[in-house]
Amino acid sequence: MKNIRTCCNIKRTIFCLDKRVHYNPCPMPITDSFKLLRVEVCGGIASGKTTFAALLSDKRFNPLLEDFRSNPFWVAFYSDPGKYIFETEVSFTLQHYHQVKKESARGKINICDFSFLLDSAYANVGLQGSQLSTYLTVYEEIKRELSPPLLVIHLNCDAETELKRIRFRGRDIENPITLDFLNSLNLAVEKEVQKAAEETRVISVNSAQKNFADIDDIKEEILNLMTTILL
Ligand SMILES: Nc1ncnc2c1ncn2[C@@H]1O[C@H](COP(=O)(O)OP(=O)(O)OP(=O)(O)O)[C@@H](O)[C@H]1O
Repeated sequence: MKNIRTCCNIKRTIFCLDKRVHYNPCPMPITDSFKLLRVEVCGGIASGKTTFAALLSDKRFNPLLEDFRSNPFWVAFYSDPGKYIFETEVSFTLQHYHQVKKESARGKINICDFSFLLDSAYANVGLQGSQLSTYLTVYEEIKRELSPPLLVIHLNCDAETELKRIRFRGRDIENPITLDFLNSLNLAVEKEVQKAAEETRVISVNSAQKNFADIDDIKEEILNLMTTILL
């Protein structure tokens, strides 16, 4: 109850946390996990994941930021998503899996600016038939090996705002991204987050109204929230 109130305070004062604030007890006690501890920041393209994860750097939290440019298929994917989606989705998912295993700091909670839920959402939007089932076999194997995240932070941002941010940041590769694609991906993310909420704690944050990069005291508020929930 105390934690729920903490979320609500944050909602009023700083964050505009969505009305849909989920707070589920974690089925796995944190101290039981010998595995690498992680929080996944999840949301559509340009919803603010990297900025958010990077804010949370202190002696307890270690931002784990993806290097999407090193994915060998990222550029080809946006030139013709239908043609290159299978290798793109399998490789992004494996890249994230590898990064969690290789770069997580022990003794800290790792804050990932990527999420297996988002990977699965991309796959569900773009793959079908045997390619989708092959992808899901890999995905399930990864989920079996890695413990669920301690917490999922879902950044909710509408597609129009995402598209404006994508145009503003001006990565040429992302020029073909359409409003339709962003809407489909957001819907798929929403579904994944709802499923995940059955086994993992989820906080939903409206990231359309606030630009995390502009808020000086947001870091303190978030760190307090995370401390209350996780430590
Ligand atoms: N599974 C994936 N399939 C295809 N593209 C992906 C995948 N994961 C990441 N990307 C691409 O990599 C780039 C970075 O994506 P990501 O959503 O992680 O961060 P971002 O776009 O910088 O947004 P944010 O502002 O939320 O940090 C985007 O072009 C995105 O579409």
